Amino acid sequence: MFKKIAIFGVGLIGGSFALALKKAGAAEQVVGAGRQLATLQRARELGIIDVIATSAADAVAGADLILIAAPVAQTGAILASIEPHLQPGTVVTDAGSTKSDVVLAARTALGAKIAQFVPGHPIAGREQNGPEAALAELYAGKKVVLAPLPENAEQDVAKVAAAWQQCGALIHRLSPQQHDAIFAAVSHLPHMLAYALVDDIANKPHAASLFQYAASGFRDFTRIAGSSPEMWRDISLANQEALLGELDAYLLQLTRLRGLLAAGDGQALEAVYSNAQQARHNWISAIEAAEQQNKEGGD
Ligand SMILES: O=C(O)C(=O)C[C@]1(C(=O)O)C=C[C@@H](O)C=C1
Repeated sequence: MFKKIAIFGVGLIGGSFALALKKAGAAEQVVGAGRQLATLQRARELGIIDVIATSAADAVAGADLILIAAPVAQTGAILASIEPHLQPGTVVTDAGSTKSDVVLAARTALGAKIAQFVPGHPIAGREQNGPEAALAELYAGKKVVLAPLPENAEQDVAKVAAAWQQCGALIHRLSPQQHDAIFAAVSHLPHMLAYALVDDIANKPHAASLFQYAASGFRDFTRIAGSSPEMWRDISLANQEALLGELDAYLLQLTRLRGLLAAGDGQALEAVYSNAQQARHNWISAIEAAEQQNKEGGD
């Protein structure tokens, strides 16, 4: 049971964390902090937070857990505002989609208090954002990756893990480098591709008629292009190196496919499609098996 949880950024991610902990009866008081008063007021109206912090000092005072759930480029500034008020016993974590840059920013901002920061990343989201999009169930059955630092005390890592477990999440551990390489491939590149495709279509002179006939295939492929541009700008730049690597590999693949198409090589095209279909099928089966196992474990 957490007495006071402070959340910096009460949008989809921070708001869902608050709602889940409240629903589980795991948080006595949730205090919200952030850039926009209107967002904080909305979050309070929606019952996401109990109190709006008037300053960083106010948010941090007596908190046993602090979550930073703002676009990753803001992490350093938020941690720097927290640092002077941070007392021993308070654990700080984050929900950023990149980890190497966050760890670097945290080391600069927190200095000797770095041991109190346990980096984290819930692998869940929706294309909507803001407090209205927050859901108590967002993290149920989803993974949360923790990327603990050598300085972290195991009990502090356990505290962060326990909070996410109260939200129904499953805890995994990766190093920041492993994390960023993996999510460049399976999250950051797909977002860039979805934005690129929709932007490309939108810029065509006959965009209106294209959108008129776009159906479920287009909708599925581009769902994530509805996500927050500010958040994805920050993620793209924060994971620039790994994302460039994945983008280059993908461009090679597209060039290869282009060659096959231009040559009319149906057999080779089909081989690529079949390989992808099989891999996707195996992936979905593995997810479903894991979900079933979690369900049985929870029954
Ligand atoms: O489902 C979505 O809309 C998401 O954006 C979720 C998603 C993802 O790429 O899977 C996006 C960013 C988060 O860091 C984790 C998960």
